[in-house]
Amino acid sequence: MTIVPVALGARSYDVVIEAGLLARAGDRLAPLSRGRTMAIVTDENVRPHLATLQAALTAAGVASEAIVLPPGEATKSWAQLEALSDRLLDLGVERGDHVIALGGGVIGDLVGFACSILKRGCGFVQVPTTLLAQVDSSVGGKTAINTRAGKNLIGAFHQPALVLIDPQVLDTLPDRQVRAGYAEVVKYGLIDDPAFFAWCEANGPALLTGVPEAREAAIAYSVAAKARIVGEDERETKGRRALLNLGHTFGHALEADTGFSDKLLHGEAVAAGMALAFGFSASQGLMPESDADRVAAHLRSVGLPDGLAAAGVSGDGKALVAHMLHDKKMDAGTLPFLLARGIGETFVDKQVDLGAVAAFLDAQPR
Ligand SMILES: NC(=O)c1ccc[n+]([C@@H]2O[C@H](COP(=O)([O-])OP(=O)(O)OC[C@H]3O[C@@H](n4cnc5c(N)ncnc54)[C@H](O)[C@@H]3O)[C@@H](O)[C@H]2O)c1
Ligand SMILES: O=C(O)C(=O)C[C@@H](O)[C@H](O)[C@H](O)COP(=O)(O)O
Ligand SMILES: [Zn+2]
Repeated sequence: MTIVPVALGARSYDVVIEAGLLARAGDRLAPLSRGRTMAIVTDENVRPHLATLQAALTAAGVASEAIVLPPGEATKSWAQLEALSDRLLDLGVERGDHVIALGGGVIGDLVGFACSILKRGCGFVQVPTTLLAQVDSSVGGKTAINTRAGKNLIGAFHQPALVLIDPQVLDTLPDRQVRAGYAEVVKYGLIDDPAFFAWCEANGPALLTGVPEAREAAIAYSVAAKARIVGEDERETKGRRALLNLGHTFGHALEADTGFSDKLLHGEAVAAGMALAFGFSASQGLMPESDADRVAAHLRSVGLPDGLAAAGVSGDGKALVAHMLHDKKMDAGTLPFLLARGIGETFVDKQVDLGAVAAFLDAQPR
């Protein structure tokens, strides 16, 4: 078992990582139940794991009620937020209760946001069931829904009280979803740890085929990296947490272009976005082309998109930059960009010329 503390003063919590944890989760959740029924929110595809969690709660003497939502990015919507809030109110959830988010990043982001506003804020627990959610979205307290203007535009910082990660639940996750989550693993190496990127090059294929040692090492490393950065800059005001957005300014624009649909998953968009961020950095003379090529080659080698063509994007540079203007990093009309001086040397550049970004995108193969 690995326990990673997320140090945020009064909002501190633990991330517990252990194979088989779901079936033993009752003992860790019982103290948060206060002897009351716990609401579990999940999606249709996670039903087998819902059964395991409910059995674990029952064994620990905790009653539970499940709310099962449709799967997919479209669930991060106003409509689903309203419906979920009403269901939680009908169940009588109080401020002191803890709602359990059992699922991927979609469930975690939606439930976390609902809990941030329910009765002006109730507790919640993250039980992530995708690789992406285990290595990234369940930790750090960013919660949100999408709107017609773009990705995650209505949301809140709301930290969970506990995160329970059982890597074994990934055994049922489709390969494409595992790959998409892996993009966010690679991100930690590209941000500030070239040795971890080299580890990914050597161990990524094993991780993706479900070798437990590789999977668990990647989860523990990623959670520790994210906890460290979030602990330094919880609300993304000091320039540090913005590094976790590597590939996301491009990536969110690609997701918008493809309609937030299954055509391009978030992790796939982030993979293409990181390749573009490195490609753009090289085009600006910030690093040798060989570093950008190495990043693209690794993503390609594991079946992730390495640019616009592989991501199936149709919009031109101007249209993609228009999507970027909704980025939450916008500051007094300028868009801070995550660029790199090499692998593991990501930094925030506040002077990027968006015309140059559009021209770079137009020059990419389609
Ligand atoms: N809050 C954050 O810090 C943060 C970080 C990264 C991504 N995100 C958000 O997370 C979302 C993407 O999350 P995701 O990639 O987990 O997608 P997801 O939640 O849509 O899950 C992917 C698919 O896997 C299914 N699924 C989940 N667990 C399963 C399991 N164990 N077995 C079989 N199927 C399973 C789901 O039903 C869904 O169809 C995006 O909306 C993204 O913006 C948030
Ligand atoms: O936790 C963070 O901070 C991140 O940026 C993690 C990202 O992987 C995640 O996709 C996040 O939701 C993007 O944040 P946003 O502020 O650009 O919506
Ligand atoms: Zn992301």
